[in-house]
Amino acid sequence: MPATRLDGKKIALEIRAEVAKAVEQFVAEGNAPPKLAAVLVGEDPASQVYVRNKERACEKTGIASQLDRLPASTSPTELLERIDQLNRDPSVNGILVQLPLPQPTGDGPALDERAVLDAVDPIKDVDAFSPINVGLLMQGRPRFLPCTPHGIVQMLHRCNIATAAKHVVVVGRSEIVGKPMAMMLAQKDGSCGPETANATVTIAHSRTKNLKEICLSADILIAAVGRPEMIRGDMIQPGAVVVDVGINRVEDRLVGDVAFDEAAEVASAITPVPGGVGPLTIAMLLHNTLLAAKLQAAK
Ligand SMILES: Nc1nc(=O)c2c([nH]1)NC[C@@H]1CN(c3ccc(C(=O)N[C@@H](CCC(=O)O)C(=O)O)cc3)C=[N+]21
Repeated sequence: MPATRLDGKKIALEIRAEVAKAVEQFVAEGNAPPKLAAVLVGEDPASQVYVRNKERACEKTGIASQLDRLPASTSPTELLERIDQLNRDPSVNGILVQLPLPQPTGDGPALDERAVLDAVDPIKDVDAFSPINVGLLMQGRPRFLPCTPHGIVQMLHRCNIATAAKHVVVVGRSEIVGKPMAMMLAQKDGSCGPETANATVTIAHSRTKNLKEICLSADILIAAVGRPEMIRGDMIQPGAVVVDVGINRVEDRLVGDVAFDEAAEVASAITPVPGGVGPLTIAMLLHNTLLAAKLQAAK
């Protein structure tokens, strides 16, 4: 029996409607609409598309947004200065510095991604990339949850896919997806999302020995390696749930980290690319922007 498609786009629209309603309520209580400031350095075409999509999503949710476009030649000092201004601007609730930052132009100094992310005020850190927010998550008392793993948690929950006592294999150990995803699913209680915890989690990656055997033991397989179609059908346990986080551009086509057609013959449920995890990431960014506004209003 072919796998059920987990429709991330549809779930994202549900979440966005919920956030829009909560924003309306927040404003009705006398608050200014939440505001997201996105910083885009350079002209990476994929980043331009993402940032535009985020702005459009904000607009439809009643969230204000502003976009700072800085040239690829921006110096580290200038960028840090700009972030500092946004940190101090009381009208800005959330700050997102679009990644990746561009390579240095000419012989100027490189922009240090870590230093830039560290500069964002943790209470405006809607990506949850700052060490404070990562630390709070590790300790099971998160403030902001990182958008992509949180979107996946929400999707599993809303599709009635329980994680308790399941073996989840996360392929990929990035700071943005793999690492926090693993922590969130292994949490003891519901601190990272409703009924989505208590999994037994294995983190695998490009240097894992016996990757195929480990993947075959997964009840839930989360692919976040950034290698097009690396997870093949013969690496999936029959009936497993497959979540594909990969967004790879191959000859003008978007493909995931999972070979979709092969995987869909074996899995019980699978996320498509596009229309799977990507839209959920944006929905959770909106959620975090409202949360940021609420935290700041309460201060
Ligand atoms: N500071 C920062 N935060 C991020 O969250 C961040 C980032 N930088 N840099 C880039 C990655 C990537 N990312 C995506 C979000 C949505 C889609 C998405 O909605 N994708 C659509 C397709 C979009 C298309 O056609 O290209 C889909 O999968 O259906 C994709 C990718 C957020 N990122």
